[in-house]
Amino acid sequence: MRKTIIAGNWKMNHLGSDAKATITGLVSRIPQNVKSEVVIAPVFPYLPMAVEFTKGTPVHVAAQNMHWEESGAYTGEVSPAMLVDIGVTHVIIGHSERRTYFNETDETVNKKADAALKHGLIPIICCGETLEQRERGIMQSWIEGQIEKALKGLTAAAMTKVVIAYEPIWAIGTGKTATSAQAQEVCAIIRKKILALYGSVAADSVSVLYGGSVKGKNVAELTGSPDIDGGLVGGASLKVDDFMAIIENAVIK
Ligand SMILES: O=C[C@H](O)COP(=O)(O)O
Repeated sequence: MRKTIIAGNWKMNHLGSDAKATITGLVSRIPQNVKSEVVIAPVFPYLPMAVEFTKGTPVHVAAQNMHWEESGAYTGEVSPAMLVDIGVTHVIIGHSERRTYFNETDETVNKKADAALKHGLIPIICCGETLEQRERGIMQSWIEGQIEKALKGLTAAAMTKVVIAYEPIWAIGTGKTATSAQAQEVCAIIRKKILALYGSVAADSVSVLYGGSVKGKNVAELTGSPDIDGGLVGGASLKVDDFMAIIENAVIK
């Protein structure tokens, strides 16, 4: 059975005082029996604080990136073991901003996904096409290729822990949301690809999220679609009211 997941990717936002206020505000409002899995992804320096303030609450903490190696001479990087050590449970992998600005490739995404799973971290693996790719009619082959390369070599058992986030690049931070029909079409393509690669147990357990200008007012329509199991939320996860509206309006299937 698939979980509904609402994950807030804070990106490079919030200084410590704002981070603290947002986390404490969120945990004070979120009901203990909230039906969706709620995840927040602050920047690295505030992860320990997020773990501390969410302890005993339904809110999980994600990192926005990590390296695949255990330790070593990788200046500026953070390993999966380090994230586990401080109590982080999820990690966003291969966000389009990392692919665009930091040379993240399908191969590094695959290494990170594998390392995350081996350390018991839930990887939220991102994929998505540009507007140009969509207009050229290569969206489907592009997405299928990203999925196949990101998941290469993973076991079917590990696959049941994986979360995929479909984020059309043209809808990120632009206020331009994919229609629920467009988002549903691609999330179904992703699930079919997982079915073909890993079988029905994996396809039925992988949560596929949509990301790109998700708000309280459009989340119900998006998550009401059969293959959309939640949202990866950027801008609207920075304010407690906005994020709560998304959590409250998400459809639990
Ligand atoms: O990771 C989140 C996405 O990039 C979506 O960002 P956005 O909700 O600000 O469009």
